[in-house]
Amino acid sequence: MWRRVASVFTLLAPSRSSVLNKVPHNLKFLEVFATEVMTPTEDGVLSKVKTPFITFVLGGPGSGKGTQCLKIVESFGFTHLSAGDLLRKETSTNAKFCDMINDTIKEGGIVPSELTVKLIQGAIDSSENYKFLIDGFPRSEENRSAFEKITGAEPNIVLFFDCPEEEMVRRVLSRNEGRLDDNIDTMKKRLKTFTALSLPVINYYSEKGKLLKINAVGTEDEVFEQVRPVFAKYEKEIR
Ligand SMILES: Nc1ncnc2c1ncn2[C@@H]1O[C@H](COP(=O)(O)OP(=O)(O)OP(=O)(O)O)[C@@H](O)[C@H]1O
Ligand SMILES: O=c1ccn([C@@H]2O[C@H](COP(=O)(O)O)[C@@H](O)[C@H]2O)c(=O)[nH]1
Ligand SMILES: [Mg+2]
Repeated sequence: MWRRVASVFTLLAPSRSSVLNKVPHNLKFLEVFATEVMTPTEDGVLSKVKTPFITFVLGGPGSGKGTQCLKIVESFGFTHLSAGDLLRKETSTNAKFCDMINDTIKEGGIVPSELTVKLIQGAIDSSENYKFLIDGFPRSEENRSAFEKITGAEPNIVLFFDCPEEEMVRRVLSRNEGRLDDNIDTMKKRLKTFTALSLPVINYYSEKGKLLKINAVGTEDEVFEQVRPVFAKYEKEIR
């Protein structure tokens, strides 16, 4: 029997009420590509629970993460959660954090993990889908450990869009979406943040064997031809 998981994040957070709370705590839940676990129901019977499939989508500013995520959504039915978009949306709905988020974005910094994880967690919990692309997060080791600690979850796979700096600068400066951070001063800061804080996260997942490195140079379609087989290979298993 398939049952949709009510919340990925309740698995290792026993205070919240969910079917996931019933999963034994020592169970390695988000094994790479695993999307089902056996879990006891209230009457003690084991049944299959469909678990979320989480892909972290990483890469420098302007490497093409958002563009490729849209293509993955179209072809493979994932839900795209851009951490940056969630934060930008928060600036218009939450006056308390508006200035802090905008200032951090302008300075190419990183918003405190608790807020970003809360926004991602909320978006996953309110979705009916079970396949997620988390774009532009985690951006630091601190982000990564906060996500694991707060949610108890880990990504199944991590995509890394590898792009030379000159190309990222070119793309960001010709993007025409009115973003606060699409200017050369902020871009220089973002690149520094990426090298100092985000690359260690990419190395971490590489060492864990979860990283899939994509050459981000080429047309959007050429890049997607490298991405497609990743999801095509596991499509049946994550359905
Ligand atoms: N393969 C590509 N070749 C040329 N331009 C591209 C390519 N992919 C994306 N772009 C363009 O580059 C710009 C940045 O792309 P995108 O917004 O997808 O990057 P991103 O990694 O999400 O950036 P950010 O981290 O700033 O959100 C956009 O204007 C997009 O249209
Ligand atoms: O997890 C996150 C994601 C983003 N930010 C801040 O937002 C900007 C823009 O993010 P994009 O992913 O490029 O849309 C980023 O430079 C950070 O300042 C963040 O703090 N944490
Ligand atoms: Mg983006």
